[in-house]
Amino acid sequence: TINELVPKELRDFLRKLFRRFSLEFTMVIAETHGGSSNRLFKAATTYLGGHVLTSASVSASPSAGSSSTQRVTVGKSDSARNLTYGLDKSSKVVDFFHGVPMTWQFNTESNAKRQTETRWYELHFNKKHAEMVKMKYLPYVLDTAKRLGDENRAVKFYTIWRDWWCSSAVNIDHPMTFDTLAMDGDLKKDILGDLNSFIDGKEYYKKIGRVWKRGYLLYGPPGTGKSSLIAAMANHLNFDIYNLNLSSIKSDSVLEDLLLRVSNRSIIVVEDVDCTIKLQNRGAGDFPDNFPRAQVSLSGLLNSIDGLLSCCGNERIFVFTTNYKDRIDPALLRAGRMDKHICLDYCTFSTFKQLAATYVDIFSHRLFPRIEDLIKDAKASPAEIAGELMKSKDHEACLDGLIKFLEIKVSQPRVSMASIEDRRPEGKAINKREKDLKNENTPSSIVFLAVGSDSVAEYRVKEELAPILKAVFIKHGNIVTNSSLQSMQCRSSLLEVVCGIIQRLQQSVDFEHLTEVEIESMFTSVQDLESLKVEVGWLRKGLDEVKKALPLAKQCSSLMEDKDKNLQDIQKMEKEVAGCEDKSKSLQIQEAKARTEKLSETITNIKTKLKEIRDGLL
Ligand SMILES: Nc1ncnc2c1ncn2[C@@H]1O[C@H](COP(=O)(O)OP(=O)(O)OP(=O)(O)O)[C@@H](O)[C@H]1O
Repeated sequence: TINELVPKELRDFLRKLFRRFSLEFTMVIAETHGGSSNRLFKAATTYLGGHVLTSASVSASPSAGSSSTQRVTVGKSDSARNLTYGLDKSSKVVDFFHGVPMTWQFNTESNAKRQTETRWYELHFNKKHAEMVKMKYLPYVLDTAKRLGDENRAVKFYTIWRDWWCSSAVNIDHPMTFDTLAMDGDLKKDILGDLNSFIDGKEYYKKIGRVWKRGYLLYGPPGTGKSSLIAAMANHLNFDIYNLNLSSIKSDSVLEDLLLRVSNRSIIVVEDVDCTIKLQNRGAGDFPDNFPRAQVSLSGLLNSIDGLLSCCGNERIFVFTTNYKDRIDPALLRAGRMDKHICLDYCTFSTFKQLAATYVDIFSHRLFPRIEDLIKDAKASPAEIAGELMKSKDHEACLDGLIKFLEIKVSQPRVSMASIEDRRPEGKAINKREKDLKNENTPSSIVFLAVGSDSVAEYRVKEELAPILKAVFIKHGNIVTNSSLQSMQCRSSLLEVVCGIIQRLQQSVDFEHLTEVEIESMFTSVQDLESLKVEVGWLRKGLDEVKKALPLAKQCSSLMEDKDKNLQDIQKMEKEVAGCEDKSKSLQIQEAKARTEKLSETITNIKTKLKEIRDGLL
């Protein structure tokens, strides 16, 4: 070979000479640079793996292309969504940037003694392009690598544990995307457009001097897709989700600490913001006393969204969800905090068609016109419709079942409490609409509770308990709104327990047949309800009073016996004195009558007291 023919000294001389006159320039990009890890090395790995070595991405970028790859490595790490590729040792790839060839070579050198491996890339190109490589190509490599890395990052879900983000965040594999999310087409386009312009808005936010963040408020009845939309957003943007459960945060400073530790490119979610906590500086009287009280203040929360603290992160999205928009403090809703308010509503025919296409692959059907007719008035959530569509694999049976379901929903008589505030501040007078409601006959076993003009919850209780439930809602609001049980069925059962206790108390007019044992078992039920976060503080208070009143109730029934006995005695004595003058007997009769009158008075007082206690319950 040439090596055998040409001496080494001559070979080295020729190599040096060749280099001096060569037009090739080489940049060495080592794994470490200046004593710390080299971002460009990492970017080159991602760029080459994701951009150059996959033909799909090569064709996606007309200005860049590749050829002559020799060996590539391939694998999948836990933190990545897809396979990742890399150049194998000593392999080369030529990347064409605006038609200019850039040759990358990956090198490694092992040090057996130290058991280390040094890794570096060599980037070869023509000297005349050095300026272009510096100014354009390397920034392009960095940007592309960032985009690819972001796209391929597995989305993680963080929750709070002991004032800290749980270190073992789970990868979210939520299948919900904007393709599978059923919603009005224009709204979907609008949301996607908003998200995309947010993501592309780095320069814009810098230019206008605002922190690169956005706030969304998602509101609407249960099951209309608020959580699903968050999952679709996270999947679309490849952002991690941080679930900020305000009720588990002990103070404003813990909140600050948590937010400082949220990574960039994340969605910070506060679900059910209206009912997780009572923010301390809200107007008193909006909530009952037993409502969970947070240590986080409203100002603490507002500061974390748009105070100085908010500058400590970029590309962040805050999402607040609620079933009751009108319960949220207006300070939270203003633009800059919640930039976009998105209403997720009951299923329309258009939403139904999307669900039918996704769930049962049907795009049109002879039963569609009937469904279109019913769905307008049914007020069914997408979750309910989806539930019906999943009941059978037979399309026809699914649609038939859905029609029956919608017919029932439409035909159910509704008790609309449109004008009733869910929680009435103490002492607020009952308005006319509520009075009408109280007088309405409710033959049905269903009670609907609504806030504003939207029906937001639907509970089913036994027919005989429906009027009691109505009265409970009117006086105490929706007492299960914070319950740890989520389904309407379970919540309805809790409401039945509450109504059952009240019914029993109401049946016993003067509590005369109530025993202490029975009252104790009612207390146990109330305790269970409280542990499930049902707001029954008022019922506990009522039971306390009933318990205290039990001796009075007993006294009342023995006084009534005394009174009856007196009356009988009086009758007897009056018969005995009839027709003869017996002064002492007449005196006895007068005394007995006076005693009876006194007894009547005491009994009336006790009964009034007992009635007050009973009426105080509802
Ligand atoms: N718009 C929708 N498109 C597709 N599926 C939906 C939609 N809305 C709800 N669903 C289905 O119903 C289920 C429950 O919906 P989701 O939890 O998103 O509702 P939500 O509005 O967050 O309810 P809540 O207010 O009770 O938290 C979802 O897992 C999804 O399968």
